[in-house]
Amino acid sequence: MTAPVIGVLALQGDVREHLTALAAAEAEAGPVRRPEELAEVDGLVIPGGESTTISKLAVLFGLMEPLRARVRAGMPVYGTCAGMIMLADKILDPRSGQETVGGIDMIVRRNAFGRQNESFEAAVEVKGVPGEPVEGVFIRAPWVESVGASAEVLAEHGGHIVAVRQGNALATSFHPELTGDHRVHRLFTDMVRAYRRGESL
Ligand SMILES: NC(=O)CC[C@H](N)C(=O)O
Repeated sequence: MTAPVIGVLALQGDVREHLTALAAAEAEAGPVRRPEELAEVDGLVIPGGESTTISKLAVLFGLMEPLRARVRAGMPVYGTCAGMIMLADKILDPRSGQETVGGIDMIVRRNAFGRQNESFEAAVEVKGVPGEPVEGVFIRAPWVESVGASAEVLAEHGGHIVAVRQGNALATSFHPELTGDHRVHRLFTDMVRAYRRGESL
């Protein structure tokens, strides 16, 4: 089977790092800025950056509704940090006008781990990622205050939820794309491969 085609939402944030990590995890990866590009991918990564900016640009570029529709239809999606916030059904402390795509029944708290200069790295055990713990890079990271019954907690750090999966939607507070360890991206590309197999049945 040919490699899955995975887009990276390229409105703002660390797009290039995700493209590199996805290529390393044997996906065909490209940026997504327009609804027509979104329509062509098997899965999508929403990168880290600034969730308020990504939200506003998604509305401006006419992507918010198409994003919601595809996530609702079951397209695999992976959000890191700001991307996690974009996948939350609810933000505890949104900026005015800040919207999310949603898809995961969870409430997130923005900047929960502190400011830029309080960024840190920590070993995080992630369910579904075999072997050593993942080196989690937390940069003005959100944490998950609570999840609903259909969301599965994949990782915690310091008593707070930092990785969640609900169906084909995956979210982490931290940034695996910055470490050179591609196991979380591999977990996601495997989700996309499974989705494609299901589609062709
Ligand atoms: N590294 C990040 O993605 C930071 C997220 C940022 N604090 C936000 O609210 O969007």
